[in-house]
Amino acid sequence: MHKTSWMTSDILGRLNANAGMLLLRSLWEYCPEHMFIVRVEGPADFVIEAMNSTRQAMLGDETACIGKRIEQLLPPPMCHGVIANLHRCAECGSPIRYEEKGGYVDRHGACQQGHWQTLLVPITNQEGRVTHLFGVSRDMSQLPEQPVGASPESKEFERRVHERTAELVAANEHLTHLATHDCLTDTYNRRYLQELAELELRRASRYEQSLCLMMLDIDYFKKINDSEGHLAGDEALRCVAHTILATVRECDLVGRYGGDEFLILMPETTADGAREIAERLRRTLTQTSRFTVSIGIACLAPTDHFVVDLIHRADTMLLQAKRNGRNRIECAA
Ligand SMILES: Nc1nc2c(ncn2[C@@H]2O[C@H](COP(=O)(O)OP(=O)(O)OP(=O)(O)O)[C@@H](O)[C@H]2O)c(=O)[nH]1
Repeated sequence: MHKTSWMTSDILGRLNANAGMLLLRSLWEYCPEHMFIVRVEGPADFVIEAMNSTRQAMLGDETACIGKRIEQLLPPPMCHGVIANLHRCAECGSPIRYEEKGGYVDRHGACQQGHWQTLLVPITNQEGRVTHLFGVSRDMSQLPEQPVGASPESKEFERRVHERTAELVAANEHLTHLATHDCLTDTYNRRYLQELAELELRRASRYEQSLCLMMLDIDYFKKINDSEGHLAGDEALRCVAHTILATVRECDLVGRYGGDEFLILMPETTADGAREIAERLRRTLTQTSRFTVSIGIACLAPTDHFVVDLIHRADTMLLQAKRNGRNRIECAA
């Protein structure tokens, strides 16, 4: 059997007239918010036509309110602000929200200060003219008071939250660094460098910019390990990495590809520019350390779709540099 569901956005459309009236009546009578209907008499002329019991409890019963103009019910300047908003809603013909604060006279004739948040909804006749406005006001002064000054306990709690957040941010940054860098040389690790390089390749291809990749290998590195031990080998790797980072531009990407091989990706760099940087690097290492390096360079070609295409050519050039005697540079372009 088909069951009627209330879980629909068109609930009013599914109710018959009687059920609809009952729903509206329940809302009107039991809703704790202040509800009212005003009749639009003119651009700045609004007459109270109905008020729910919550509103009457504040301003006075029906006989004291119904049929009165806004300025007869609320003192200035409060009435001016309310009338301006009623006018705005009638003019634009769509719901508006506003907040109002000010003094009013309660049902016992005493002056009170109020603070409301109001939603106004226009009601139109068959010709589409706004004849009435329906309002729902929330009494903000009835909401629990916000603490003016935080208690010592909440201040301490807040301080600890800040402290803990800072610790977590620092731990997160440290983990990210570990996941993206080579722990020995502090250059990018192979996986992350390749990720970044793919983005650079796509950018360079799209904007038809030049891009070069350098692959560098320490000459006779195995001998250092074998004759002086692996710690000396590690030190050699750190020394070369440090020299690379000090020589290339900040926007160049430097990473350890494996063993004693490094990759340097140089955005917006032509073959001549890459050769110049490679030569500077080779010379600096020869002058400042006991290590020499061989370097292979590949430049972005229109047929390159992935970084491995560039890596492959740079690797071939590096092999050629080794074969041609080491401590030298070979470029594919
Ligand atoms: N100390 C150290 N050695 C490493 C590390 N990773 C790889 N190696 C060593 O690096 C050496 C790689 O040497 P190769 O590049 O094959 O040979 P090479 O002696 O540099 O010779 P050429 O490249 O032909 O000049 C091997 O001995 C590896 O064990 C590392 O993290 N630390």
